Amino acid sequence: MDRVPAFEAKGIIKNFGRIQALKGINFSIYPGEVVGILGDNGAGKSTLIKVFSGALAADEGEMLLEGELCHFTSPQEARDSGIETVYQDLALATDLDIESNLFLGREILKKGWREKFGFLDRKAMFAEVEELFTKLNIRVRDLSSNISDLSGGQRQAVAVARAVKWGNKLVIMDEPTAALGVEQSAMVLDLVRQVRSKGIPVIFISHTMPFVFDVCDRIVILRLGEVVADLNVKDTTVNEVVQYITGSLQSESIARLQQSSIRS
Ligand SMILES: Nc1ncnc2c1ncn2[C@@H]1O[C@H](COP(=O)(O)OP(=O)(O)OP(=O)(O)O)[C@@H](O)[C@H]1O
Repeated sequence: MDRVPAFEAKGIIKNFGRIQALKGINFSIYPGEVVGILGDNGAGKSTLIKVFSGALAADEGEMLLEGELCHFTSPQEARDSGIETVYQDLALATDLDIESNLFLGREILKKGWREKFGFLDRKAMFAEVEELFTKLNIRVRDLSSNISDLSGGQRQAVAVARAVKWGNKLVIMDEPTAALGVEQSAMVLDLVRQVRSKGIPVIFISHTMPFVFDVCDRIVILRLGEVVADLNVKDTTVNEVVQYITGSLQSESIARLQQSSIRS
């Protein structure tokens, strides 16, 4: 494949004391691709996305964004480079309203002399929230609500909407459908498809196999800190994926990985 990956990681190693959480991970994702990262508890998924999103520093390895080396010392630096992450705990300020959460740290200021004094242009921000929520088909009765007044699904939608708004290079979603009902999960999956249709790649971490098969183009499986399989969704089955996750297909996976690296 001679296209440049939107994002690439090479030889990522991360140890916590004696625990080797990541043992040299190679990963790439292309524009407009949704890649699921799967693995059992403790496989290294969260550690890997924390490295990708600047929340943790890798001990070794490098990352490239659109072919350029990148190095993040904080999540803010990753965000400034266009990598947005939806964390399991959502990381929303619950005592603030939707608009404040969407624009936290990126507020629109009033123009003219007021800009100097940091006056916020609430009208402009609210109008953007309205437009974004309409475009994304997110249903919230009162857009001026505080996060604490929203349901779990609506909070999830706000976190995803924020990532969609600002993530112009890569969106990472860690269990975005955890604890959601059927309808709300469908809304989140729809948002993932909308991000993909803009050509922005999405890393989708989930334990829910039907969602992974529904929305992902490719599945990367981690086991004990290593990539054990990299599969096109069209060419695999839930059964096969489960076997890789549990380790019963480990030796075959190595041959498969070698084949896929020859093909690319
Ligand atoms: N801060 C930490 N300190 C020590 N060990 C850690 C830390 N974070 C993760 N680990 C260890 O690193 C390994 C990978 O953990 P990680 O949380 O990345 O796995 P995971 O695949 O996300 O699991 P889960 O699905 O349970 O969230 C585990 O052995 C875990 O105990």
